[in-house]
Amino acid sequence: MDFPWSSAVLRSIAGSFILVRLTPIYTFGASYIGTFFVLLLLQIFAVVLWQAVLWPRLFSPLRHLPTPKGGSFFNGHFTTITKEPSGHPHRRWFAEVPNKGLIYYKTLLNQERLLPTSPEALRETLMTKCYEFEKPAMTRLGLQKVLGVGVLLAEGEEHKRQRHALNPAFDYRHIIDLHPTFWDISHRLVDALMTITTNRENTSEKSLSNAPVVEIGGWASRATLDIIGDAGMGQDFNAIEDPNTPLNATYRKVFQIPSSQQQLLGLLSFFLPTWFVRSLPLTHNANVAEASTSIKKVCHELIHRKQEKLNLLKREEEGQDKAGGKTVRDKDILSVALSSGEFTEDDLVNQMMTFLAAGHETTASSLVWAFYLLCKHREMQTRLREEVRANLPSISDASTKLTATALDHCYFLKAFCNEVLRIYPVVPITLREAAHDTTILDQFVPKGTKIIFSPMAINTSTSMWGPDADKFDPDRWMAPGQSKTGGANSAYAYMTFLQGYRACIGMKFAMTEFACLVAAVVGRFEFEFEDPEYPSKIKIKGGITSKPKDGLHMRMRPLEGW
Ligand code: HEM
Repeated sequence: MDFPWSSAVLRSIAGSFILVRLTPIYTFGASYIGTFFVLLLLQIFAVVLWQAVLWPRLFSPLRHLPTPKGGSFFNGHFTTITKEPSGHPHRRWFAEVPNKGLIYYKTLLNQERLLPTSPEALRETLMTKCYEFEKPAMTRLGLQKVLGVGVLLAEGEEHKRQRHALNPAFDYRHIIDLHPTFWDISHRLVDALMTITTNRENTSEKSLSNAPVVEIGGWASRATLDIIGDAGMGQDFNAIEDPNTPLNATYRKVFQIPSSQQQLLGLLSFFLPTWFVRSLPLTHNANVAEASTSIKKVCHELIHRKQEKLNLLKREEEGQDKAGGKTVRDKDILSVALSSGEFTEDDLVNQMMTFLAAGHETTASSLVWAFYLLCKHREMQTRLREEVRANLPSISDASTKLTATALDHCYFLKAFCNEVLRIYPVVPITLREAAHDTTILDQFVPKGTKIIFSPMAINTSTSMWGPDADKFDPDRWMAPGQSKTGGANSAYAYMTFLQGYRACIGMKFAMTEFACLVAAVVGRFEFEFEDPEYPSKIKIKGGITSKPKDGLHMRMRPLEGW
């Protein structure tokens, strides 16, 4: 709710001063403070009445748009949204609410939301008018302490500048160079899993039902942190080998399941200025502040070390130019960004914070869903394993490097990864706000209207994917001519990484590391749910990324022969 706090406070101060001086009998006991609070409360009441009742029911130009059934008088569909996992109600509404590209719904105190559903509405909001729909100030302020004010939170011309300077680091030609790094870390993950799944006699269990149980989510998170450390910043964070490295512990703390305090702060942000909510002396705010300081410190150190190394290389190159030799430059993202000369040190710290946070939990949560689906569809483990073993260097042979060509030959692996990311997009919804009065599909949209993009709903929309949209079926990517589209009828049907000018810059990076980690684990192990009934009991965690609430516990057994 956009309450004009500063003007309301000023009005109350001025009002109480004038009333107490001129007409004390009409004031609250002739007290400045009492009158101030009465005036403030009256204004709050007037704004709530206008925003929660009069505007949405009688005046909003959006009120005639198709809307889901149900909803309460004051809080619209708020209860449905908070009761179900993120993105799930939107998925249902896509199917149930007949619409021409826009669905309208209301949330706490009838705040309005617009949900684009058709490729045309998505193209307009994500491409043609991309910069007219910004990340809300509330989101930006809430995230910037942990994510930094990098490309993810920048807007308008500043976003264009940053994106342009960073693009080369994420170009596929550059990602090709990173394949060996992704594979090295996949090796390390497999080695670590081998030590906990092999017994003291150094032999593995003969049967899977007696094999050790592993919570794979923690391992996935450590592996992706090491990948972003190495491929992103040229730094080994050593998280696979040591779960208690400061950075790993910091991210565990801030990305843990939202605590009740965190949920309360989220709720308060609807009514109170975000800066105020974030300054309240609460444990969660203290944790975030502490995390922010320690992540910044790590990033500054990394940049200094990298800068020194680059200066040294430069001097070597100058010497070798004369001698006719060649130096080898680091291939990580930080080196590319530093060499571009486009960023100050503080800018770079912000970008590094963004990559660490945006590129770490997202891929880790996606991996959890991959293993979840492989436990559910055990036959796919065999099919993947055969392909991986036939095409990729053996995981027991640490000296052979993985090439992009070898990975490209794993057609089923690619299809499987695309399909996991389609069915379980780990960012199930994301939010924008109209920066000024505008239109979507000729519908007038007032300034401040919140737009919800729901990858979860779009990725399984029957109008874009056909009647079996909900089915997990990697083969849809194997049919002739469908390897890039999965058979969907629009480029906007696959929203896991969003689309348009604000689509995920790390998409190719993520898909390659994801494929490497899945290939290495499925190539070496067979696995199943610890609890065979798990799919019917699963609870999904809320927060920015979605994954199983209590982690994914699976029995794992190493398989010989690769
Ligand atoms: C499976 C893994 C990943 C998924 C599902 C994912 C998803 C997304 C989504 C949905 C967005 C758009 C968010 C929004 O604007 O509301 C995004 C943006 C972004 N992602 Fe990813 N991401 C993944 C991995 C990565 C990796 C590995 C990196 C970096 C190495 C990364 C860096 C970024 C950045 C910098 C942005 C902001 C782009 C911009 O606004 O221009 N992501 N990601």
